[in-house]
Amino acid sequence: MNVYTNNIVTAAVAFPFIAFAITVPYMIYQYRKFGSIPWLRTIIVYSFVFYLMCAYFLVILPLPDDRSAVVAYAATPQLFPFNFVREFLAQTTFNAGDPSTWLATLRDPYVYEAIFNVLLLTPLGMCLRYYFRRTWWQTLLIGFSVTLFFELSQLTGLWGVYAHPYRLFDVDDLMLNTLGAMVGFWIVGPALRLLPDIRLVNEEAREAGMRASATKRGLSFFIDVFVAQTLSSIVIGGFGTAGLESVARSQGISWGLVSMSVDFLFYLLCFVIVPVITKGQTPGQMILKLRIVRPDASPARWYQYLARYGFLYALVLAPLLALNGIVSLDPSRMPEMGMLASVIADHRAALVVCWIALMCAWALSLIVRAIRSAVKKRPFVMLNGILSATRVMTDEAVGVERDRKNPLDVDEVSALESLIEEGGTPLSELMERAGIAVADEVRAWVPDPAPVVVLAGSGNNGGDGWVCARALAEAGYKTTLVTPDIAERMKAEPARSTALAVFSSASENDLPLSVLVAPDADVLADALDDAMAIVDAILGTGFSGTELREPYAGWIRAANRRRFEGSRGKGRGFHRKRRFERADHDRARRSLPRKVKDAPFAVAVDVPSGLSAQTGALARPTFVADATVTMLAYKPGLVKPQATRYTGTIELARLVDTAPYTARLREACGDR
Ligand SMILES: NC(=O)C1=CN([C@@H]2O[C@H](COP(=O)(O)OP(=O)(O)OC[C@H]3O[C@@H](n4cnc5c(N)ncnc54)[C@H](OP(=O)(O)O)[C@@H]3O)[C@@H](O)[C@H]2O)[C@H](O)CC1
Ligand SMILES: [K+]
Repeated sequence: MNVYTNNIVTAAVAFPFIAFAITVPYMIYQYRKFGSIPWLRTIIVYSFVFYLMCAYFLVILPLPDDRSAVVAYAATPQLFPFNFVREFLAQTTFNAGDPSTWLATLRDPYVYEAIFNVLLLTPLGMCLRYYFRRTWWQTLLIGFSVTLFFELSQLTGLWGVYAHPYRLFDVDDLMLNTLGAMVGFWIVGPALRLLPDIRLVNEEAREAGMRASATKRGLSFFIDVFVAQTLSSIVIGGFGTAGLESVARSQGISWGLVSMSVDFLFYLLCFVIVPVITKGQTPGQMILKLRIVRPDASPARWYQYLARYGFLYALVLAPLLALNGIVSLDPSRMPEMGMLASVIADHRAALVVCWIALMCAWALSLIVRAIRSAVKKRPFVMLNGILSATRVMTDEAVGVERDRKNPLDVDEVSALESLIEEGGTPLSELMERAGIAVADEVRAWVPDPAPVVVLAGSGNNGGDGWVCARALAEAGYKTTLVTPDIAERMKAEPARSTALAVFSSASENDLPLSVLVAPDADVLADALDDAMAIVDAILGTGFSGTELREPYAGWIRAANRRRFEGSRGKGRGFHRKRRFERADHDRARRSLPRKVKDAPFAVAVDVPSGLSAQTGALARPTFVADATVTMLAYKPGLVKPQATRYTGTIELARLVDTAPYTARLREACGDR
């Protein structure tokens, strides 16, 4: 065991740093993708890299000094399965009826090495199930491959670095390590209920990326001050070298005043002039993709930038200047200074106490506001932000806010589609892009091919669903498309032609796409039970009325049940019926119940079916989505307060550059 302990100590010193170095590119990738670093994922990836390094080194160390050394015990591979059991039985003093022999058994090398070999790959199995979401047979295969790699490293003398094997290739290790991976897989099963759902971490990171956190704002401010101060120091230094200091002094101009003016100009440049040019970004904010805007995300005016940073300057600097004035008042010059100075001089101690009390109150109010904003998950607004009526938002949040503020009515969207078609982009092409945008959203949530159910209606919303199903099947996802009727009988165009094209492409290319035409409730529930994602392409902007007709109502209920009550699994019969009648999500209530842990990810196409895209009115039932990919523009119904619970996060898929068409449309309708 001593060798192992030494190895652990070596690894413990060097590996944390190496593992961190390997994790850094992953952190950069996460920041670029989400605008924030999901810490849970980073910690898991870091621990995983660290663990794999330790495990591999435990297997290949200790390295012999002599590269051509022949290590006798490792020369012949041990190919007899369960040899450790045979050896243990041959040597043991173990007696099940005598507890005094039990502890000694644990100290038997054949026993503790076997336990160690199982434990070695247990974390791998846990990680494969929890983080990489592998199935049991994939874990078995990966566990076995990793073990084989370990054993072959030993058999080949570290891939030829040593002339002879220096550690024993043992078939028992192969079995026990693989068993360890499976033990990890099994023990993580019950823990999955308690552990945070790793799939949601991405979404949290994306949400965090949308927020202009205090860290990002602080960092951007630090960069700006650094830039302004560096530039100003260079210029002042340059002036000094050019001999301007002595010139200024000879003219009776204070050099301190010159330096302060140069500082001021560079601060003005960074905090006001650059934002005016960049429409709201200081240099630091450009790097961190932040922007100064009005509270409603509309562009701020030049005087607001000036006010924002002027107030900040005053709020930070004025108290310091005041304190300096109080403390450094020169009593010898009192007669020239008048009333105020003598009052200050008489009450200097009291004024300093007042100053400290004021600063403490200010700091306290900052802390209280920071805690309140953290608890309420609202952005922290500084006093200078309130006074200048400006906020700092991420570029992405500004874009989303502006899109939300300018929704298009359903009939305007139809008019927009016609304009786009006249502009040369056929509707079938829009449908193609819409379907692919939805498939991309599914793939962002479920990155590895997994079973997906696409519920497709008979209108053009359904057409988007057909394209999405084809795109997912092309990417290897086992896709089941549910439709009320065969493609030939669809009425809407371009949905019908699109569905027919998808159908023939699927059979020509042998895609993993199966089509269920008007399935009965059990067949549909079976498909939903297996699904890792559900796409709602039932109804979009064409939905009208307050009730949903069958079969759509039944489909939506089944999908919501799967996500809020779980798969039917083993609970068939009475138990299943009782659970399925409860249908908690179907009742009108202010908040939805929690999803089950293995709930498939749900995406709505354009708008969740049952939610009126125009008014936001909710039909019963309404599809509950984790994300909605809405096409061309936000619709008014999506931004109504009651809609959020059903839409989840909203992604706008523009499909084309809509700006010129929207401008023409707004011209035609009269600006709103
Ligand atoms: N137009 C385009 O080229 C593009 C459209 N996109 C997508 O299309 C939808 C809008 O498609 P549309 O065909 O206009 O309408 P829907 O698919 O949303 O719905 C039409 C079907 O809905 C049925 N319906 C209406 N109300 C109910 C109800 N209460 N219960 C059940 N069924 C209902 C209706 O049936 P009818 O029997 O009344 O005819 C229709 O079958 C849009 O949302 C986009 O997703 C593309 O994105 C871009 C190209
Ligand atoms: K939909």
